[in-house]
Amino acid sequence: MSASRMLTDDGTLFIVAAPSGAGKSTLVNALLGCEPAISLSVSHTTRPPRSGEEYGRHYYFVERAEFEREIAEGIFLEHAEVHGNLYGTSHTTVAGLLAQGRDVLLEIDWQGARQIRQSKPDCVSVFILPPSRPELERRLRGRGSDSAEVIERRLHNSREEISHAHEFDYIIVNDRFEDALGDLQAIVHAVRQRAALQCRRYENLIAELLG
Ligand SMILES: Nc1nc2c(ncn2[C@@H]2O[C@H](COP(=O)(O)OP(=O)(O)O)[C@@H](O)[C@H]2O)c(=O)[nH]1
Ligand SMILES: Nc1ncnc2c1ncn2[C@@H]1O[C@H](COP(=O)(O)OP(=O)(O)O)[C@@H](O)[C@H]1O
Repeated sequence: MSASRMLTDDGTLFIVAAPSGAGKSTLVNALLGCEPAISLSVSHTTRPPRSGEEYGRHYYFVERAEFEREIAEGIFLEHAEVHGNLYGTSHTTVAGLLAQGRDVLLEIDWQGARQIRQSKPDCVSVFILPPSRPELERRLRGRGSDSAEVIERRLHNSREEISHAHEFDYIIVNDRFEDALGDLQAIVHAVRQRAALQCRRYENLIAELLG
C-alpha cells in the first residue's frame, strides 16, 4: 500500500497504571525494549529522586512551587497528587509525539487516567494487578528503594488504586513476568492492527477504485 493512498494517523496513547510495587515500571521497560516505536512520556514530579534515578530519563524532578507554577501555566495534559507528591504529564511532549505518528505510553495513576479519558477518549488503558497482597508487599520491600514509612503509605494506598481497576480497558495479572509481558505485547499488537484496518484510512483508495 503506497503512503499516498492512506491517510496518515496519529499514534495511539497507551496508559499503564498499577498499585506501587505491582511491577509496572519493570514491565513497561521490558515492553519498550521490544517495541521501539513506543515512546515513554517522562513525567514531572515533586517526589525526590531514588538512588539511580536520572533527571529527564525517569522523571523531571521539580520543587513543589515550580510544579504549581507549571499547573497555572497549563502545561499539563493531566496531573495528580499521589502518595503525597505531585505528578504530571506535559501536554506538548505527548501531542508532538502523537502527531509524528508515534505511539506514546503514560505510566500514571488512576486519577490521571480518568483525566486522559476525558480529553483523549481513544486512549487504551491497562491496569496491572499483583497476584496477591503478600506478593505486592514482598515486591515493594524487596525493591529496596523506599523507607519503611513510604512503603506503608504505598501499601495502604494500593487499596484505593486497585478499587479503580474496573475503569480500565484491560487488566493484566503480573504473576509470571514473561506471561504478563506477553499479555502487554498482545494488547499493543491488537490495537495497532485494528488501527491499521480502520475504514477511514482507505478513503483515498476507495475513491480511486470508484474512479
Ligand atoms: N497522574 C499521574 N501519575 C503519575 C505520573 N507519573 C507517575 N505517576 C504515578 O505515581 C505513582 C508513584 O510513582 P513512583 O513514585 O514512580 O513510584 P512507583 O510506582 O512505586 O515506582 C504511580 O502510580 C505512578 O504511576 C504522572 O505523570 N501523572
Ligand atoms: N512478575 C514479577 N515477579 C517477581 N518480581 C517482580 C515481577 N515484576 C516485577 N517484579 C519486581 O517487583 C519490584 C517492583 O517492581 P516495579 O516495576 O518497580 O513496580 P512499580 O513500577 O509498579 O512500582 C521490583 O523489584 C521488580 O523487579
